[in-house]
Amino acid sequence: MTADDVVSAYAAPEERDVETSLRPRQLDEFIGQHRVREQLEVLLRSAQRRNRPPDHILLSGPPGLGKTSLAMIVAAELGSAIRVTSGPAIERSGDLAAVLTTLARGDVLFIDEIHRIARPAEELLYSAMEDFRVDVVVGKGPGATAIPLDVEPFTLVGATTRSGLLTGPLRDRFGFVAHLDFYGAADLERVLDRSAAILGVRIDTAGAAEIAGRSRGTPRIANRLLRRVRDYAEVRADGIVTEDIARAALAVYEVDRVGLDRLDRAVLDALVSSFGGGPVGLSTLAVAVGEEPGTVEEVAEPFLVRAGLLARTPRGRVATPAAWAHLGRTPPPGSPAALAAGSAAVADPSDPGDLFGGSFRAAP
Ligand SMILES: Nc1ncnc2c1ncn2[C@@H]1O[C@H](COP(=O)(O)OP(=O)(O)OP(=O)(O)O)[C@@H](O)[C@H]1O
Repeated sequence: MTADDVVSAYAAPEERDVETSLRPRQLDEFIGQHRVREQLEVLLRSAQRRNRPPDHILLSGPPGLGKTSLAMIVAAELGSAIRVTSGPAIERSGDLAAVLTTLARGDVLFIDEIHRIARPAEELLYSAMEDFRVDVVVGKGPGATAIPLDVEPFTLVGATTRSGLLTGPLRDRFGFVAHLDFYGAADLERVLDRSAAILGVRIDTAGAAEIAGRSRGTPRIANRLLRRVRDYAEVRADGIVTEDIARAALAVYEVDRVGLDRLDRAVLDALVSSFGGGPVGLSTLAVAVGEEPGTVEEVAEPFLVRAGLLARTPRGRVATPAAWAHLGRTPPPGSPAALAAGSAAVADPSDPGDLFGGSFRAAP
């Protein structure tokens, strides 16, 4: 992982061990997402009372918000074993049949990125989910025969970052569907306090607030920034994470006060400085920042749009009034941003906390 990836919501392979050590293990350790937690608790407890595996569970939401953690928690709360696989790993229906037919009664099967499962395997999943039965086809062509095999009652937990890509028949077979939302600053501070305690890092309230505000509403990013700030605190100070240390450390990693990284700021800066705030086409904008259009569109823009800093319009990309304010610039009279600021749909463009609405504020 490079410094440029420090606010990526995806896990780097080398982060797996530390992520595992920071995972909440029980529902009551899982911070935030109150409604989902409450619903899951009722689902799990009622299944236990009836001594039956709970309905299949679909968890959707952006990366790094806790879907894998929740899947593990479901198994732990049920006292069940969990088998873990992912959509891309199941290339042939035989791969899935091999997993399904070796499940024990009550096991949890977790399929990450379930929207990427191959179609024949998905069709096999339908009957497994509904009737706890699979037809395994042996042989090819006219001589092929389907052998029905029983599957022990199990609970499938599917996770997806792209629930819109799930087919209707698959989605309909989940009895419980939950969407995870980005976390507010207070919940991220609690995530940071918990992680700091596990990692043996001393952190004060203002230090946690400073990191939370730059974490893009995502626990995975909060935990990663905590580790980078801890390193800085150990090398440059006395090891304690304070507000000043967090600020200085995250300046080194070029993560600004609302969580923008170097590329995000370069895009906004080009939009404002070179194109008067837009509208400008994606490919022109990409040339201006020296990146591929796909990188600008898929890496930088999603967060800039979510943060209310950039708008995608039919005529091209436009910097919002909040973007101008974030860069400390004033939009020229008559520009789209000046007109939008005049009609004041934005709460207070001088306050970056307002970029995210109440639930996702930058640290004060
Ligand atoms: N609610 C939470 N409370 C405490 N820690 C959390 C919470 N949610 C996520 N985390 C932390 O964030 C990290 C990432 O979580 P997790 O792997 O469960 O996310 P994910 O949604 O499955 O991501 P992906 O879609 O990339 O697989 C974990 O190490 C965990 O410590």
